[in-house]
Amino acid sequence: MYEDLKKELYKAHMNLEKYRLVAYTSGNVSVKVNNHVIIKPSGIPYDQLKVEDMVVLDMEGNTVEGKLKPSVDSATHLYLYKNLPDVGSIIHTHSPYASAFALLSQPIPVYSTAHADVFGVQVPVSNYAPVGSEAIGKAVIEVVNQAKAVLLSKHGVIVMGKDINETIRKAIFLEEVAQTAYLARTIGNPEPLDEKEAKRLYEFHHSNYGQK
Ligand SMILES: O=C(CO)[C@@H](O)[C@H](O)COP(=O)(O)O
Repeated sequence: MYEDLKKELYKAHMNLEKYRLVAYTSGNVSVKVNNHVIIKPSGIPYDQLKVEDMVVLDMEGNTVEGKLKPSVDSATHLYLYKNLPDVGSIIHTHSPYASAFALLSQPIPVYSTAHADVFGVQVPVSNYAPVGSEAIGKAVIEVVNQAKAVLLSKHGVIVMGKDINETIRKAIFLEEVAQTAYLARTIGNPEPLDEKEAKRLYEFHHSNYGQK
């Protein structure tokens, strides 16, 4: 099933490694298609992962295709897809700079134009929730905003987008934005961008940036 999408999902996992957003087995990417979710198998190191290892689930979490156990975060991904119908792909990582903010339960304010371009508003933090059930998904829904990126208290990050490309891009830029916020705070006390300017930048970026 879904051979092309499985290849795309596999490449997304390779990109997480390439951009140093994950280590060894941490993190996962999923994509929603029809009434199915395709997700990484649990605990397989990235250098051993294969296209055919991707697991197809139904919306209740039953395996429809795949020999391996799906990600421990499957219930989180499924809960988010059920509650956010516009979301078509989800990434979870422990990318270091963004996770540093998550460990402190500190949101990332809109300090930079890059943050405003991609996210428009601050990246919020959800309450602590344990892995392995819908609890993380529920905590994310309580705080999710236009950024569709949430820091998971004491854990890592969840990034959501309409498809795999958008979601990978957001995961990479979230880490860059977190790194610059961290660095700015080590040498001073950055002020957030004016809210109206952040909104203007977000709208410009989403209607004009790139080959649009
Ligand atoms: O954060 C967690 C578990 O605490 C997960 O993201 C693991 O880091 C990866 O789990 P699998 O996707 O391999 O099951």
